[in-house]
Amino acid sequence: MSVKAIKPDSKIVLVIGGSGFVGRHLVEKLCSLGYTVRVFDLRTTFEHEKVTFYNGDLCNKQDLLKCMDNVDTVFHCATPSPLSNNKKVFLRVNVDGTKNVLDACFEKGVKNLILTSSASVVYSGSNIEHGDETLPYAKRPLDCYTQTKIQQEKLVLSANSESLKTIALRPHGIFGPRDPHMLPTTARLAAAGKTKFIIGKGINKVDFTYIDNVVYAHVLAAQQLQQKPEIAGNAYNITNNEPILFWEFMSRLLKGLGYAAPKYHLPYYFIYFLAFLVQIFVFIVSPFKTIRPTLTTMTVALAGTHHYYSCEKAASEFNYSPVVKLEDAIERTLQSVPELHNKHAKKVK
Ligand SMILES: NC(=O)C1=CN([C@@H]2O[C@H](COP(=O)(O)OP(=O)(O)OC[C@H]3O[C@@H](n4cnc5c(N)ncnc54)[C@H](OP(=O)(O)O)[C@@H]3O)[C@@H](O)[C@H]2O)C=CC1
Ligand SMILES: CC(C)CCC[C@@H](C)[C@H]1CC[C@H]2C3=C(CC[C@]12C)[C@@]1(C)CCC(=O)C[C@@H]1CC3
Repeated sequence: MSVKAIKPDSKIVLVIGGSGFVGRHLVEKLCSLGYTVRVFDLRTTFEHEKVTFYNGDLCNKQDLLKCMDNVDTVFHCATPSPLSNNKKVFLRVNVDGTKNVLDACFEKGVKNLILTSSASVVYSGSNIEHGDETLPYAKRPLDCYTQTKIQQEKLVLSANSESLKTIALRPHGIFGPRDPHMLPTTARLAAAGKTKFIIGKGINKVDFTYIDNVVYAHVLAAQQLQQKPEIAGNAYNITNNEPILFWEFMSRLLKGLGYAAPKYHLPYYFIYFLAFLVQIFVFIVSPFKTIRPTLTTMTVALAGTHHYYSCEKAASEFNYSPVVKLEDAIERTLQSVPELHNKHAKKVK
């Protein structure tokens, strides 16, 4: 990872959700900086000689308490899959589970808590251009993931106090090696021949953020929280600071994976309405069958509206600026997923 100089530290830190995409990258970075790292997660997905793993459910406070002795800083980046569409689980983990995390932090005298929130907490499907942190939370979030991320962020920021300093980082559209959402979903849709269409005019700009930049922001925020305690209680957008046309980004990924770029336009509101009907159908059959459609009003809105954000606040208050440019980030990501490349690819222009 190419990073700016960050001072090593030997404090004990805990990464909740440390076996997941963001969490594991963060764990690896923290280890390389000399931190003593603990991971709390449902499962252990990798081994690392410098990490102590604790398996448990954050909905169970007793599980959490077992790994928090002498912990200075907690990074909370656990979540059910954002694309999983299971309201009960989102409420249980993101809301009730986060209350447990806060209680456990207070009980064990943890000093700092960094929440991985999401820029989507202010997004309700309308265009956001250069949105900053003064935007209000979405009044009508489009899905239960976003709804519970809002509740979670409110809980964490309002718990900020003398004894526990809290901060929320709001990355957007994270991608990179081992990403379980964006690349695999795109490759799956492409392999099924479902990526021929552009939703809307294809002129909407979006932020996509490379994982190393997200990790860098977490480490910086944790360190600055100690030197500049006045940043506590705040939320910060974290992006690559290079908004790009959504369909340009997707086309680059698709072409890099050996698929054709989408080229036929479909009217935005027609697809949005279709997604709405799909959601009603999914709701009606939900007592009998669980369906997780990729076509939801949220994914259609994400693909067809502007949603890019300003990182000015993170830049001025804790010196955040991306360490990997988008061009490099896309290249590195594509190289990291040979298994997702189209095996039947002809040379695609
Ligand atoms: N990916 C993205 O584009 C974005 C993500 N975010 C935020 O970043 C954070 C990390 O997301 P990401 O790394 O992508 O997600 P992942 O799904 O890759 O990782 C989340 C981890 O949390 C674990 N987990 C889930 N439920 C529990 C639980 N009850 N107790 C303990 N651990 C649990 C998961 O385990 P298991 O896999 O077994 O369920 C998984 O290992 C989240 O807060 C997310 O909201 C924000 C913006 C964009
Ligand atoms: C339309 C297809 C060619 C490609 C589909 C890509 C989508 C799977 C992704 C595009 C934007 C992504 C995104 C998220 C998940 C994956 C996408 C929908 C999040 C919802 C993940 C969690 C967040 O906090 C916000 C993200 C916004 C962008």
